[in-house]
Amino acid sequence: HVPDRGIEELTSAPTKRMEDFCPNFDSFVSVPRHVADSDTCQAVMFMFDDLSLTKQYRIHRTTLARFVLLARKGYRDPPYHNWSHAFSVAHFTYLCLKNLRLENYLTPLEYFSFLVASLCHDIDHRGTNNSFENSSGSALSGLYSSEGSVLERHHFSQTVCILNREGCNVFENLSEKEYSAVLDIIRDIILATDLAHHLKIRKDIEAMVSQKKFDVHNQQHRYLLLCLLMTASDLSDQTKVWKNTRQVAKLIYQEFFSLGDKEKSLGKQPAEGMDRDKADIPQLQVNFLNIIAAPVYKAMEQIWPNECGVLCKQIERNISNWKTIRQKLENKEVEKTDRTIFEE
Ligand SMILES: Cc1nc2ccc(C(=O)NCC(C)C)cc2n2c(-c3cc(OC(C)(C)C)ccc3Cl)nnc12
Ligand SMILES: [Mg+2]
Ligand SMILES: [Zn+2]
Repeated sequence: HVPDRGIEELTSAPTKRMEDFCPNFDSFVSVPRHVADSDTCQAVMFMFDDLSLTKQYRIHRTTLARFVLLARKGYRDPPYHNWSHAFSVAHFTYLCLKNLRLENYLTPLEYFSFLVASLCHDIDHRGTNNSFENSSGSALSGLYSSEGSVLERHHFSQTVCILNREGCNVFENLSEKEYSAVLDIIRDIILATDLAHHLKIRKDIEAMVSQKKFDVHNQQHRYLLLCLLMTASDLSDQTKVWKNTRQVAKLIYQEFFSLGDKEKSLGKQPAEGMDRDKADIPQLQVNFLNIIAAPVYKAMEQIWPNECGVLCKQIERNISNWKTIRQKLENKEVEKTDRTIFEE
């Protein structure tokens, strides 16, 4: 049951201007985590309107409001994989759609599906990961372990459930054929958020962007581009000002270490990055940003050098900030405490 008060507020509230949500709302320098939590659902509706999706697909206001409220309701409250993450990911997707002229690279249905998939890509996340779901023999692994990407298949299945709810289907005015195409695109995009999948295809992505031969008529190229952009959205906190990046890392390690504690209580040895007694956070972050995150935005920069340079520069600044903290810890200049790493 969607809270009626929510729909009333969302559909009757005077639409706020862009700047009311946060400064430079439609620019890559903006920080979506600065948007007030009570404004996020309205901000999502603003994004659909601003991209002309509401008009183009004749989405009723109440349908869009119900869909956004149900998506929000679908998220639990672990430290990181919660609604704030979903909103910031959807916001970066909006920035790409708007600033990278993606209507010239994607089909209209891919363009529309990308924003919907971004909003729903982690629905009902439990603050675990696929290896924990599989090793603990969870209900989700029972359902999906034979295909892999257990959590991501669940996020997709939850998304379909929302779309099937009465009065919540933002795709209701599409033909049968278009609707089935949209579900396939959303499934591919959400499955692309499995780190294991990204590691499998990133060579193909780098090959495509380095030979400057992106061919908009090539379905595989558009698929690889959607995977790259979805990963970029999922990691976009790392392209923002240092305070945001550092605060997000704090949330991620709260979630990782709780999972590690859970694995220990089950008599299992967690991975080093999940073990609060072993993890060297600055080192882990330098590695993750260098090996996984920075290459994603460098690939984007090859296609959009003018627009994405700012993303690569900010990631480099954040990497160097982690190196400075690592150096201080090595020199024993400071104590290895959360204060040192996350506060000062
Ligand atoms: C700041 C930041 N540090 C991270 C440090 C480690 C890891 C991790 O999973 N390490 C275990 C591996 C290496 C065996 C993830 C991190 N991470 C993510 C993230 C990305 C994901 O997948 C895509 C989006 C496809 C890359 C999926 C889940 C998450 Cl939480 N987002 N931000 C971060
Ligand atoms: Mg995920
Ligand atoms: Zn995510």
